[in-house]
Parts: sequence; structure tokens; C-alpha cells
Amino acid sequence: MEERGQRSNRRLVLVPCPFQGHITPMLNLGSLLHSEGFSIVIAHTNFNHPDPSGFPNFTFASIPDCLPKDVLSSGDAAAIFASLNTNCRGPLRQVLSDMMAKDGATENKISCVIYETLMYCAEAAAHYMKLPSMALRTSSISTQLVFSELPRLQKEGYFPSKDRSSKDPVPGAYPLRCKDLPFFTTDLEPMMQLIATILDIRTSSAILWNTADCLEQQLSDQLQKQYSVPFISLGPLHKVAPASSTSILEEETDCLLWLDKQANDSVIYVSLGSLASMDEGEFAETAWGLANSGQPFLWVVRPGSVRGSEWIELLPGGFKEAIQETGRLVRWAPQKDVLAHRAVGGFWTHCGWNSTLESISEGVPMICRPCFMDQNVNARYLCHVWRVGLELEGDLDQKEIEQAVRRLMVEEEGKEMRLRAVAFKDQIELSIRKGGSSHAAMEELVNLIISL
Ligand SMILES: O=c1ccn([C@@H]2O[C@H](COP(=O)(O)OP(=O)(O)O[C@H]3O[C@H](CO)[C@@H](O)[C@H](O)[C@H]3O)[C@@H](O)[C@H]2O)c(=O)[nH]1
Repeated sequence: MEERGQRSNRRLVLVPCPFQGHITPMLNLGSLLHSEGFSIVIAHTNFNHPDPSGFPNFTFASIPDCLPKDVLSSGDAAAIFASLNTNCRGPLRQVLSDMMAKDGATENKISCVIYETLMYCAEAAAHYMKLPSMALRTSSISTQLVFSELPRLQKEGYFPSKDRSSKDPVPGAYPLRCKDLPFFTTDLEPMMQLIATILDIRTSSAILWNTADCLEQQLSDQLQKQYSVPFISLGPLHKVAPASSTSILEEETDCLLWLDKQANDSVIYVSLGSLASMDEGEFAETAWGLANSGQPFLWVVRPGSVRGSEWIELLPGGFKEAIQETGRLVRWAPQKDVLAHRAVGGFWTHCGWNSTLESISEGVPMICRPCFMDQNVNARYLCHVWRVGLELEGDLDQKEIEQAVRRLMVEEEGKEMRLRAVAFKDQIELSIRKGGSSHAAMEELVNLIISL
């Protein structure tokens, strides 16, 4: 087998999708492959480009995405990804071609293009340039399995669900109920087309997953039957290859000092990730629900995440005074450090896949409040299959929030969830060590790249 020291002339071009929850796992993957001796190039869009200063060992190549402002501000995922892929196809081909021309007769060659499936134009660009490629999925295998069932469920009338609160089981999609099927905030047909494109791996040599076997092995075996290329489950990538900060927003790290002053497992951390938002009424209910729960809380209110305001202008009167002792609000937190802090005993999450993995990896149980897309599926698995979360359903109501916080943080039910979450944390730690499944997956990936 090729020695690690001989691999630096093998260049890997990584193409992330330019949103926080997608950039992070790709940069983690880059760090992992760099530690295996490969040279890493990040081919990124101008929009939301990652900060190269945290990655002195990587080369960064910019792709002009020309993403129109009105498409971006529409929040229409299908339109945004259609535009990104159409606009980036030519420039990405050019970036690859320039790199290959520069390489000339030297030994430093592109061994593989690894792209996030939402940047599917990279598969076509790599194929056109006769370069091998691999796809990285940044959401769960359970979600992909459900995505693959959507055309059938649409035909059978289960999707999109007519009643978004229906708890009727979905035939052939255990453990999902109608309300757990992915929820799209925009037109259905363009989203179905986008999903079909993501599912359709044409020329790539493997699908890489940011997941761990202790969570999704059975689902992986099931979905693998639909594909001829191997699945490689490398995650959780933030544990396997912690990269320096990949945050697009500035982290308010002094909240860690505030956490230092709190008792073990006492704080509920609240964050809806990088995209989800709430309206003014939901914001007020959340504020009072947290304040009245009696538990200390650290709440991320991302600028712009409360519709109609810049930041926290819409906080109800009297709230700031009420939480002086117990609460802390930040714009953006160092989430992984927060979840790893001994004082944090629970996480109210929107169930984005990164947040899900980051919480489970630290043994932190969750209040699950999914907003859209894959988050409903993740929430169902968290609450029903892995049993490390409780669901906060229906319209947000301060009394119900108070109750959910107490169930998770104080009551027996929450303690049992914490024990199960800690058991997953232990399994994950084993899986990333030598002899574990994610470690073995990394070796498989290295060998596959070398063999291409
Ligand atoms: O204050 C904060 C809040 C979040 N994060 C980080 O931001 C990321 C958020 O990712 P995720 O939890 O996956 O949520 P989204 O940003 O909403 O991610 C998008 O991408 C995910 C991966 O494909 C999908 O699962 C989600 O549904 C989709 O909305 C995580 O790594 C967090 O650690 C911080 O660092 N600080």
C-alpha cells in the first residue's frame, strides 16, 4: 500500500455547498483527508465563502457563482440550487481545467473531485474532465431513504401530507407518521426534481455519509440496495476530524465563561441552526417559556432569525429584567464547545443533521422542534428510535415550553434520555478509534481514492 508520505502529490478537489450546515462537514472531511496525506483544494463559491485563514494547509479556489440576490432572498431552495448549479457548471470546469493545465507534466495530479450532492454540477464537470468523483451527503441516511420513497408516497396520496399534524403511520415508511414526512416551504414539483437529481448518482465512485453505524447501519444496508456504488459512513465528521472554526458568523465565545459558572447538566441550550426562523409570536412564547421554566438557558438568536427584526428588538417587555440571573442570549455560539460543556444538560434543536450529531456525540438529550426538510425525519428518529429526544409539537405555547424544559432537564424521563445519549456518545467514541466502524470507513475511503 502507498505510504502516507507519498500521497501529497495526490490532489483532492472538494466542492462544498455554500451554506453553514453543508460547508462544515466538507471542511471536516478535507481535514480528515489532509491528515491522511492528501493535498486539499476547496473549490468554493464567492457566496458564503469559507475563511481560508483557519486552513493554512488547504488551497482555496474561487468559483464565481453569480447567484442573483432576488433568488437568494426568495428562500426557495429549489430555485437557489438550480441557479447555483447552472451558474457554477462552466466556472468549475474552468477551475479544474486551469489546475490540470498548471499541473502539466508534474506528478501533482487531481485524484478525485468530492462534491456535496447539492452541488451536482461538480459530478458533471468532473466527468467532462475525465476525473473520478465521489459524492458527500450531509444529511442522514434515514432522510435519503425517505426521499427515495417520496414519488411512491406522492402517488399513494400520503405526500405532501394533507394534514400536517396527522399521526397516521405512513405505509412502508416505518417509523414515520404523515407529520414526519419532509416539509417543503416552497413549490413541490421543483423540490421533487431537486431530490431526484440528488438521488441520481451517475458517474461517481462512492457516496460518503456523515453518519455513524451505531445510528444508521441498518438503514444504510437497506438504502445501499438501491445503489451500485459503495456507501462509506465516516461520521460524525466533526469528531473524526475536528477542523478549526468553520463558522460564517462570529462566535460569541464568552458564553463559555458564563457556562463555567453554572451547575453540571443544568443549562438548556437553544438554537435553530443557520437557516430556520420564527415569527414574533413564537419568539415571545419561547422567551417566556424559557424564562418561566426556572432552568438556566443559553439561547442563540441568529440575526434575522426573528422575522421582521434585525436581532432581539421584538423581545417582550420585562423579559430582559426577568432573566438577568438565569438566561444568556447570543447571536451565534461556539456550538460544539457549548454542547461539550459539563453545564449543558439539554438542547432545544431544530434537528438539523449537524446539530443532531453534535448533540448525540456529547451525550446531550434534546427537545425536538423540526422546521423543514430533513429535520422532521431526524426528529422522529431522535424521539422514537434512538429515544434521546422529546417532541415539542403544535403551535409554540409558553406553558408547553416550560413543561418540555422541565421534562427534559429535571424529570426522570429526561434523565433516561440522557443515559441513552451518553451510551451513544460512548459508542461513537469507539467507532472513531482504531478498530471502530468510522475508522475502518476512512481506511476504505483512502484505499478507494488510491485505486481510482
Ligand atoms: O450558534 C450556533 C448555531 C449553529 N452552529 C453550527 O451550525 C451548524 C448548523 O447545522 P445544522 O444543525 O445541520 O442546521 P442547518 O444550518 O439548518 O443545516 C442545513 O443543513 C443540514 C445538513 O444537510 C440539514 O440537516 C438541515 O436541515 C439544513 O437546514 C452546526 O454545525 C452548528 O454547530 C454554530 O456553530 N453556532
